[in-house]
Amino acid sequence: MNVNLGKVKAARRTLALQRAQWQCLAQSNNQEPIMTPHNHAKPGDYAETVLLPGDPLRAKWIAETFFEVPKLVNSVRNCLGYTGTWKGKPVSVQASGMGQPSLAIYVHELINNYGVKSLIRVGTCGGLNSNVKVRDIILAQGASTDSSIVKGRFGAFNFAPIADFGLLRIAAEKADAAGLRFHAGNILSSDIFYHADGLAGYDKLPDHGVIGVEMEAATLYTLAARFNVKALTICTMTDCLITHEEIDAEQRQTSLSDMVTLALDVAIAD
Ligand SMILES: O=P(O)(O)O[C@H]1O[C@H](CO)[C@@H](O)[C@H]1O
Ligand SMILES: O=c1cc[nH]c(=O)[nH]1
Repeated sequence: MNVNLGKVKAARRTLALQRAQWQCLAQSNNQEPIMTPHNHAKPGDYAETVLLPGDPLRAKWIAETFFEVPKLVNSVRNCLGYTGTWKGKPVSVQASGMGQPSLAIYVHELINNYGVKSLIRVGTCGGLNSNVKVRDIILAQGASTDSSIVKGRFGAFNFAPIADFGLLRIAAEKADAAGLRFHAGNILSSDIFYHADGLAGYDKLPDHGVIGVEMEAATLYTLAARFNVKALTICTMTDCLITHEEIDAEQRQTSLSDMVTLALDVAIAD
């Protein structure tokens, strides 16, 4: 395909200018600045550390169950975001939606529009290793991917999206101290939920130590690296692609307390 890069760059510049004008206009009309098309939170509404579940109802459940005095800060598209405190320290939760394109929007804006410095995904994942049991926690040390968001950025290179070592270390220590069953390792962030070939669709990855599959971590890690902030993905394994054991949708929303408590403790320890 013949792509005119000059035109693409000019279009991007125009879009950026339009956005800046739009925000100035809102401010000169004495309106609260509208921050982005996806997030109507005001500057300062988010804490420096944000938990990122894919599911908006999990965000609501986390805020209402764990936060002291939760405040709804975003409900655009029902992709809910809340800020509150955990053990007296400020923390936020923002749903990322499913998949890397959706997460990329929320993460880009949280970092660049709201000054967020640390992002901890709290997700569910499929199991690709028989040692990982349903309800076990996976700390995603690295995230392999088939996503063009990551692959398309590095030309001839294969970039390795990795977790922030400090967050990872704190999470491992706290999971250990709490006696949780957990595994630290490489996961797959796939753009495809329904692989036509089932387990075979993951090809050689399980044989190379990839222990779980979800749909967001690799882009989270790549954006965190690009913008020099911290990121970690913690997942609960909810369905094993080898044994086909699984927990149901209701449990996916609400029976993830161990993972959320761990993520919140990491958030305030950092
Ligand atoms: O439970 P969440 O955090 O949404 O994560 C997993 O669940 C969704 C697929 O069912 C994808 O978003 C995948 O990454
Ligand atoms: O992305 C996901 C999430 C949970 N289970 C899967 O098999 N894939």
